Amino acid sequence: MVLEAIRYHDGNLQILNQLKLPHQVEYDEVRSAEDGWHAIKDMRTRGAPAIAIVAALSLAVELQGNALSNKSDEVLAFILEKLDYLVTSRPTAVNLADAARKLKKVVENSAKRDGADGAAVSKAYCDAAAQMLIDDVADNEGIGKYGAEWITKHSEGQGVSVLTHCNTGSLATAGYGTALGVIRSLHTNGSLKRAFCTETRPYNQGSRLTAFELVHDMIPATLITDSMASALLRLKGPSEKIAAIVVGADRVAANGDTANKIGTYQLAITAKYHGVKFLVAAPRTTIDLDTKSGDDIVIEERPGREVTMIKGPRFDGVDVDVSTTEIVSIAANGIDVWNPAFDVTPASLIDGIITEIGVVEKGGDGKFDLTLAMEAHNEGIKPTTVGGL
Ligand SMILES: CSC[C@@H](O)[C@@H](O)C(=O)COP(=O)(O)O
Repeated sequence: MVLEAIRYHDGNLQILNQLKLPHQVEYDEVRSAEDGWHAIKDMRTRGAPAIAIVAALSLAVELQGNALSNKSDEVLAFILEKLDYLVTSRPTAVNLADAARKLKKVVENSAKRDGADGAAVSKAYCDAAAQMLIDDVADNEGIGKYGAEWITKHSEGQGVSVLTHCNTGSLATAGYGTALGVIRSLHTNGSLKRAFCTETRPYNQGSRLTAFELVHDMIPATLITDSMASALLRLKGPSEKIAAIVVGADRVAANGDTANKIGTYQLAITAKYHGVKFLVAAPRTTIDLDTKSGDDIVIEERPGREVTMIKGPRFDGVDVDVSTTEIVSIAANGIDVWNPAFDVTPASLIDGIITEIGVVEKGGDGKFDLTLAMEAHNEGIKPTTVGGL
């Protein structure tokens, strides 16, 4: 069985409810933009690319399931308003804003065509939204290929072990994954000794989701708590010696500063200290040239209860009872909590940004130049026609 976070067929959208993983595999139907907004806000679906695609498709199913005006300008106004609403669901990942901007352009162009009616504008929207699901998988396969090649080239000996953070796999994307796509590609090539994943407090995307994907795909893998990363980087055993830390991204600013899951920054610092390569894997939909540096990125803050409480099925010391769900307090009542969902890793700590057209490295001035990658992106050039940067 292939893990699918998003199922979209014939105007029907189902999302894998990631709040129930790893213990229950349950799909929720999304029937409208409002359903999509709540699924994203509640984190039943999450991960920068998946958020964008679910938002786009949630409006597509609403358009297909309801009677629409036959006037193109009315359907256009409806779509533009819903896209603005969807973008408010989560602020840090840029993929959603990028998708909304592109979809707006599609429907604006469609409405301008001679004889365009409401149905034509709606169809243009739905076709473009469905294409995003397809393109994301192709992009991720490109990221996997280039990332695996880069890591292999920069490592000694046969086979590598890598550490990753949060969840960037099939569950966070349309399929295959970004950083986890690189791990998948290394594994497929026979070049992976072992993947290590952090549990990724406070929301445990690592222990609940990445570990689930790694076990599901039978990739040799070990779970660590976030606080074990530096100790791991000191190990030099044949499987434990870490060749690279590979993470995903929610927004890469023009200078390469990268917002990603909270805890990424401290991993980059420890990588630099230990002389371990630190790589960001992201499709170009995550690169935002309009954001000049990490200082301009809005960091989402989430409820304190995500830090003070933990949810899961009852464990009696031997078995997990998946029919139960308990919420357990793990902090002193009354304590104040700070819960930023993301942090910003400065470009100076990043060795390469793995995109679907190749790995962007720093130039002689020690800075990333992401404009070349983005020029090709804006011209709509497909990964297969560009090759490595
Ligand atoms: C390919 S997913 C990249 C990032 O979105 C991922 O690393 C991450 O930070 C996800 O955060 P989440 O809060 O689970 O949506």
